[in-house]
Amino acid sequence: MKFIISGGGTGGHIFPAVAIANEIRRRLPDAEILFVGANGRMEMTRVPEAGYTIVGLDITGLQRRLTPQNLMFPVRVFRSVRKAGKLIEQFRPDAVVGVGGYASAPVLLAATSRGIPSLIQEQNSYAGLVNKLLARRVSKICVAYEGMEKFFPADRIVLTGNPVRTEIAHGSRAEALKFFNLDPAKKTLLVVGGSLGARTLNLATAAALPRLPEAGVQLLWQTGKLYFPEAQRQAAPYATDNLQALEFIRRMDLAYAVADVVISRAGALSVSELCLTGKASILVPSPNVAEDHQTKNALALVSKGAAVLITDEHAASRLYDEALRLLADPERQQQLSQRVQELAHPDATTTIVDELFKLIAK
Ligand SMILES: CC(=O)N[C@H]1[C@@H](OP(=O)(O)OP(=O)(O)OC[C@H]2O[C@@H](n3ccc(=O)[nH]c3=O)[C@H](O)[C@@H]2O)O[C@H](CO)[C@@H](O)[C@@H]1O
Repeated sequence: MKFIISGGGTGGHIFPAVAIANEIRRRLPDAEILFVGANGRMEMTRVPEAGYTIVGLDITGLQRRLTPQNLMFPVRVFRSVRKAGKLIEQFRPDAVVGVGGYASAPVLLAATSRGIPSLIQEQNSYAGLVNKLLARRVSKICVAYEGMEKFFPADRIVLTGNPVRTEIAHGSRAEALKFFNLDPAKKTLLVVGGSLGARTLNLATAAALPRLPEAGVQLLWQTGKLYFPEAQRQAAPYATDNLQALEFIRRMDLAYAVADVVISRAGALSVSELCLTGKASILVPSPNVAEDHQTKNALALVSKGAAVLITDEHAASRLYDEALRLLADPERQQQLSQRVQELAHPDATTTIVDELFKLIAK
């Protein structure tokens, strides 16, 4: 069997795609799986790291301002659709999966116009542009939130939850302590700003560094690429206190395993992973995303007493007071942990792959 999985741009699209690929491979070890992404984007390195081959298309988004890049946009779209068509004719997939992001558009267009079964996985409660445009052409749409009929034809929607890589919930604390060189006697705070890092979290964390050692707290601080050099300088004086700045965390399974409390943006996959790992968390939704969808992602937990919410605006003044309070309160951590686990969809990936295989069987 052969599958093409397309899309990417950020971790929130890439890692669900990897989770789906891993499940296909678990069931069919001989299956051929080809990823198609956008040249220059994160998938071009993260997908090979996960053990899969990826081909890049020269596709970008449309800029909101008038730029010379926009003039090239129709040409790029035309070339990408042509390249995607050629790939499909050479590779001859039995089914195609789109996870959102620019590269999934030409691939799904090319696949559906050739009658190849296709499935979309939408991570958010607010549908992405590519997925909205292609919804009428594909055979199945797997979603993580109720009420998605607003965006997609109701007869094609299946509520599955988001596919999370299985290893994420099985990290070992002992291995994590060694891997990150941490002190088993201290409490550990993990800060993750989504796959690209988050400026607000970085600024608040930098300001709070002097408060952590005296509270007996060690830190794994994922900063993203842009802020990393500055964060490294800021964290350097605290190296012996185990306050570490990290550009990107490859072993999120270990980071979650060792964390007592997580401060996180509320991207769809981060939220799904917090549910699955049962972590006590403080969510700071990004205000810079379509329709404020991260706040909706966060509220799905916060309204059930399963996470704490701090708005981006209040992060500078309140985030670390709240984090230190929570780190000092194991009972409250336990309560949040229990509640958040109830919101997990542990079968999401297997249900999505069941749906994919049903399409092929048809
Ligand atoms: C700014 C932006 O557009 N954010 C969107 C993006 O978020 P973003 O790309 O940040 O994605 P998510 O928060 O959904 O998921 C992040 C993923 O990256 C992984 N990870 C993260 C950091 C790290 O150092 N190592 C690592 O492996 C996490 O384990 C997780 O699997 O896609 C999400 C899913 O469509 C959306 O909900 C977000 O609103």
